[in-house]
Amino acid sequence: MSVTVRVPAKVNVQLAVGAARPDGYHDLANVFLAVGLYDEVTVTEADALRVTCAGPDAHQVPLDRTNLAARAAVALAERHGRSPDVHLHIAKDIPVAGGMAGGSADGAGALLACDALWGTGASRDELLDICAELGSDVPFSLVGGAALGTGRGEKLTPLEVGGTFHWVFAMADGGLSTPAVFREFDRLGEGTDIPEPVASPDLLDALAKGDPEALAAAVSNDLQPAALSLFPALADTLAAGRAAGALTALVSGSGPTTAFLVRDAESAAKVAAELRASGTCRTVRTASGPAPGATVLGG
Ligand SMILES: C[C@](O)(CO)[C@H](O)COP(=O)(O)OP(=O)(O)OC[C@H]1O[C@@H](n2ccc(N)nc2=O)[C@H](O)[C@@H]1O
Ligand SMILES: Nc1ncnc2c1ncn2[C@@H]1O[C@H](COP(=O)(O)OP(=O)(O)OP(=O)(O)O)[C@@H](O)[C@H]1O
Repeated sequence: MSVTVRVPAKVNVQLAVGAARPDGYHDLANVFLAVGLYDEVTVTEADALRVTCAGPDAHQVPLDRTNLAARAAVALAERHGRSPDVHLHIAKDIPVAGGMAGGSADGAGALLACDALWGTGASRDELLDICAELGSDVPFSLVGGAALGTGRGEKLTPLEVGGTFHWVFAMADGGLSTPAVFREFDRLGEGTDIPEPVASPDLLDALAKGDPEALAAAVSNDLQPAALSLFPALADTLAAGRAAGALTALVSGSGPTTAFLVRDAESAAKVAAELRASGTCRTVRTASGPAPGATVLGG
């Protein structure tokens, strides 16, 4: 028997970052939008816990127990006093270390798939608790749609979205480590007063109305200067997307994937083609959101 779960990537339409907390994390006002780029996690009973991965970035994915999918299976098994022995296969389409929560998607996907395979019957709240233990982005991967994440990003409030937003994503050559980007944020902010992170009312309004121009005017990412400082070539990609007609261009989360909001699907195709031709990135993808969260496809 096997169960497959499909899980979306995310883009942060607002990422407001507060000062470093004593535990090393940062309080956030993190407005997540799930987009239609997906990983699929298939879980099958096996004699030992095993992870395999396929896809263009598969060689960058750890196959040991540090993989977030394996950690999710172990966490659920421990809580329910059972063996975590399963084969987890990840069909990976979300870029690795790209700031699109690919590892988090696999953690949420494995959790939901194991719950279904084992008949654990865990409540939504229990699944969300385990997700929060696995990582700050993991609860949102389970829930999908659009949500405001507070605390370190794990406390979610669902948000209303009044339409479909079209995006182009440019994947960079190389990755950025999330902790390294937060450290650079701290370094750049040394000696300055960092305000409490708050969600922008204009941004929430633009999401609720489904208005891409208003959303473009309101997006922001406090990690962008840090990502650009560690990966200066991203400025060329952002400029190429703007020149191609994107409504706005920003670094996705901790980067180095860059995200371009466009008016419609036709504009997405044009901006994608120009970004590909610009030679400023490794690959280009189009996707729209909101997309549904982790979903069981079948057994
Ligand atoms: C940049 C974002 O992707 C935006 O959605 C997230 O904030 C990162 O979420 P994530 O990858 O799930 O991160 P976690 O696995 O929880 O944390 C990895 C590391 O990122 C830093 N981190 C993460 C979240 C947060 N609110 N403050 C932080 O400082 C910490 O150094 C932490 O050790
Ligand atoms: N299932 C997984 N898929 C990809 N990377 C994983 C996975 N499990 C653990 N990792 C590790 O996590 C690191 C970050 O990968 P990931 O693709 O999640 O980054 P990200 O998309 O930038 O994350 P985020 O947007 O949540 O900060 C990888 O370099 C890898 O070592």
